[in-house]
Amino acid sequence: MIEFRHVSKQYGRGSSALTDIDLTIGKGELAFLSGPSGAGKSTLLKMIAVMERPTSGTVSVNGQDVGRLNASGLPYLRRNLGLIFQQQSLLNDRSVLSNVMLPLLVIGTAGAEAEKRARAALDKVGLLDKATSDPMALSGGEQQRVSIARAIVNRPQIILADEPTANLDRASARKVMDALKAFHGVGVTCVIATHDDNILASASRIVYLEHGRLVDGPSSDSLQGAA
Ligand SMILES: Nc1ncnc2c1ncn2[C@@H]1O[C@H](COP(=O)(O)OP(=O)(O)OP(=O)(O)O)[C@@H](O)[C@H]1O
Repeated sequence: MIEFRHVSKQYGRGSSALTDIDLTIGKGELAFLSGPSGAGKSTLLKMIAVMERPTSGTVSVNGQDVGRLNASGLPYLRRNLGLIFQQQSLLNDRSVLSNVMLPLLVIGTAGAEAEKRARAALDKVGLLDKATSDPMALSGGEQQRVSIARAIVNRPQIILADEPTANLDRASARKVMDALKAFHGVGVTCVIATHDDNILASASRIVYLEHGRLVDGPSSDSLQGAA
């Protein structure tokens, strides 16, 4: 379970990126973060992964106040998180398979086991046939699905994705979302930031932010007409 209690975040001396956020995302839930550009969606995701820490308030993951974790506690938390962030792009000097094996090799998994699990992860996102390809030879949607395979290869309990369908055409976006929903289907908690009305139209839970505050946004019912 992910809990925000009275969480505010200010970057430097700038205005508040998030203000007094109270939010609970249950275990196994699929929650979408939406709202205009600059509303604080990425900041909220980053605080769950402790890529940023709250200025005040508490963020807890499975009962643990992660904002207070020290450097030695972070790897343990992150092992339970699958992160799909734009900054974490694929390494172009390695094959697709090697990119997906990397998180396992980093934590000391033996090569043969890492390869087996990386192949299984690629299979889950429908890209086993691209294992030996160079990431640059893949379409944007395929690259994003490789990122998902890399994020889930550690079998995380929680997936955090920031605009996973940005810059993708509708068919590719659907494949990326289907891959994410499949993990939700086996009990993984997913928190996904998106502007994409097509995705939001079928969302069961939308957390809507505006100017760093939680507000009642458009419902998925009202988006169904727009999408
Ligand atoms: N590292 C940073 N340093 C200073 N200000 C930041 C930093 N990151 C974000 N901000 C500011 O915090 C606010 C929220 O940004 P954030 O990236 O969380 O919004 P967002 O909803 O994810 O936007 P987008 O949809 O454009 O990605 C913005 O005003 C942004 O300029």
